[in-house]
Amino acid sequence: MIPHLKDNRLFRQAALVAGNWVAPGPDAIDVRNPATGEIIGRVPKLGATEARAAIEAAQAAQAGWAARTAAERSQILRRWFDLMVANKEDLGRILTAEQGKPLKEAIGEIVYGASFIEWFSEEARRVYGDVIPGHQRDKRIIVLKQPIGVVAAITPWNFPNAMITRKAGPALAAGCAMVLKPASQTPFSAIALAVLGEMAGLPEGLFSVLTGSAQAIGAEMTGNALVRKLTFTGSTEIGAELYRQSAPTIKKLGLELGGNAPFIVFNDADLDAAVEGALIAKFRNNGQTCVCANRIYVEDGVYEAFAGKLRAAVSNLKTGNGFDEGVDLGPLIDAAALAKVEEHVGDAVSKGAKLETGGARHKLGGTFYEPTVLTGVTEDMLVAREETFGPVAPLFRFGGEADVIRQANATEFGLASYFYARDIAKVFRVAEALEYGMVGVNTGLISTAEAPFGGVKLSGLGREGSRYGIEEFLETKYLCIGGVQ
Ligand SMILES: NC(=O)C1=CN([C@@H]2O[C@H](COP(=O)(O)OP(=O)(O)OC[C@H]3O[C@@H](n4cnc5c(N)ncnc54)[C@H](OP(=O)(O)O)[C@@H]3O)[C@@H](O)[C@H]2O)C=CC1
Ligand SMILES: O=C(O)CCCC(=O)O
Repeated sequence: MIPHLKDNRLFRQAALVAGNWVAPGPDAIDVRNPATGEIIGRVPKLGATEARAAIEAAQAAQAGWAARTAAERSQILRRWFDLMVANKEDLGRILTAEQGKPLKEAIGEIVYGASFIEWFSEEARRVYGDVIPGHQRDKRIIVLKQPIGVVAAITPWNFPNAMITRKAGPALAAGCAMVLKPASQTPFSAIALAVLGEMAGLPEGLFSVLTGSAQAIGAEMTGNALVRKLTFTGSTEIGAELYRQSAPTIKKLGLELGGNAPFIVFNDADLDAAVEGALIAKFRNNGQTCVCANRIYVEDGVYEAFAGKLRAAVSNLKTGNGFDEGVDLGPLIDAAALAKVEEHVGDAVSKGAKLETGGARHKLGGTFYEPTVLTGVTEDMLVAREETFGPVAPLFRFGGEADVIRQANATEFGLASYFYARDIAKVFRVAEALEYGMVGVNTGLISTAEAPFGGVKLSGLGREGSRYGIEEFLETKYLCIGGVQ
C-alpha cells in the first residue's frame, strides 16, 4: 500500500486492457519499494493475447477519436492535465513508493510529465498541412497531415510518469490510439495515469496499459501489423532488438536510448554556476537518467578549483528513503544497478583514479550508494565508455578545445551534452562540434516540453516534445488535383 493517499482510487492493482480493468491472477508481478524492499502491490502478468486484444480495441477506438475535431481532443487532454496537476501529491507518492526518488523530485516529475499533456493539448489544434504551387497549369498540390494510427509504447522505470506523457500527449493529440507497456518495476504510475485518463473522458479502448511479460507483449506489439508506430525509451540493447522485430511490418520507430553525456568546464566558465549545473546534470534522479552527465571534463586551469567545489557540494547531498524529509538522493533501482556502479568505481580506482568523496555502498544498506566524486579519471576506464546510471561524477582533465571535442565525441552515443564557457565564439564552435542531439550551454537542465528531446547515433531515432514531437505521430499525404482549368 501507499501511505497517506488522498484519493485511494489512484492506486489500482489492475491493468487496463481494451477498456476493461484486469485484476492480478496467481502469477501476478510483485512491485517493490526499492528503498525498503517491501512489496507495495501486485499487477497482472499479461502477454500476447491481451496485447492483441488491446491493439484491436485501439484500432477500433482510433477512427472515432481521429474524426473528432482537434478542439474536442484538446479539451479532453486538457482535463487529463488538470487532473494530473490536481492530484500531483498522490501521483508523486505512488511514484516515490515504486521508484525511490525523493518525494519532492517525484512531484516535480508529475508536474513535468503533465506539462507534455498540456503542451500537446495545445498543439492538437496546430496540425497544419500545406498548399504547394502546382507543377502544371491545371494541377493543385495539397498536403494533409493524418494520424499514423495505433501506437505501441514501451517505457522505463526511471521516469515512470513523464516518459509516458511525453509519448501519449502527442500521440493522442494527433488522433492516434496508444497501447502502453510500462516497466514492470514501476507500473502503478502508469495505471494511475490511466485512471485519470478515464476520468478525463478518453474513449474506451483508446489508451490501454498492459503490465506483464516484456518479451511477449513486445513481440505482439512489434509483430502486429495494426501497430503503425512503436515508441520506446530504455536501453540501446532492447531498442535495437525492437528495431529488428519491427522490420517485417515496416513500422515507424521512435527510440530514446542510452547516453554517455559529456559535461565540459572550460577555463573561462563561471565555476559556481558549473558546479550547480553539474549537481543537476549528474545527480538528478540519483544519476539514473539517460541525459545524466556521465563524463565531466575540466580544463587544466580550473581542474583543482572545480574538483574542490564539486566535492564540497556533493558531500552535502543527503541520501535516504524518498519519503524522508530533506533527502536529495534515493536508492538505486535494483541490485544490478548497484553492481554496475560498484564495477565502474572499482575499475576507475584500480586504474589510478582518486576518490574525493563517496565510493562505497551507503550505510543504509539495500541499494543505496554514496554520492561519489572521482578525480584523475582517464580514457581507459569503464566510466569513459559506458553509461554508469548512478551517483558517480568522474572528473577527466583536458588541455584545450580540440582535445576535449575529440574526447567528448569519442563514443557511440549522442544524446545530451553540456558545457560551461563565456567566450561567445567558443560557445558556437563547441556547440556546433558536439555530435549530440542536445547541448546544454551554461545549464545542467535541458528537458522541457517546449524543446525537441532526442539523440543521434546509438542514442536513438526521432524527437519528443516541442512542435517536432507531434510530427512523429503523423503521416504526410499528398493530394494531386488535376483538371483545374
Ligand atoms: N534511455 C533511458 O532513459 C534508459 C536507459 N536505461 C539503460 O538501460 C539499462 C538497463 O535498464 P533496464 O530497465 O533493464 O532497461 P530496458 O531497456 O531493459 O527496459 C526498458 C523497458 O523495456 C522493456 N523491455 C525489456 N525487454 C524487452 C523486450 N525484450 N521486449 C520488449 N520490451 C522489453 C522493459 O520491460 P520490463 O520492465 O518488464 O523488463 C521496460 O518497460 C540501464 O542501466 C540504463 O543504462 C534504462 C532505462 C531508461
Ligand atoms: O532518462 C530518460 O529516460 C529521459 C530523461 C528524462 C528527461 O530529462 O526528460
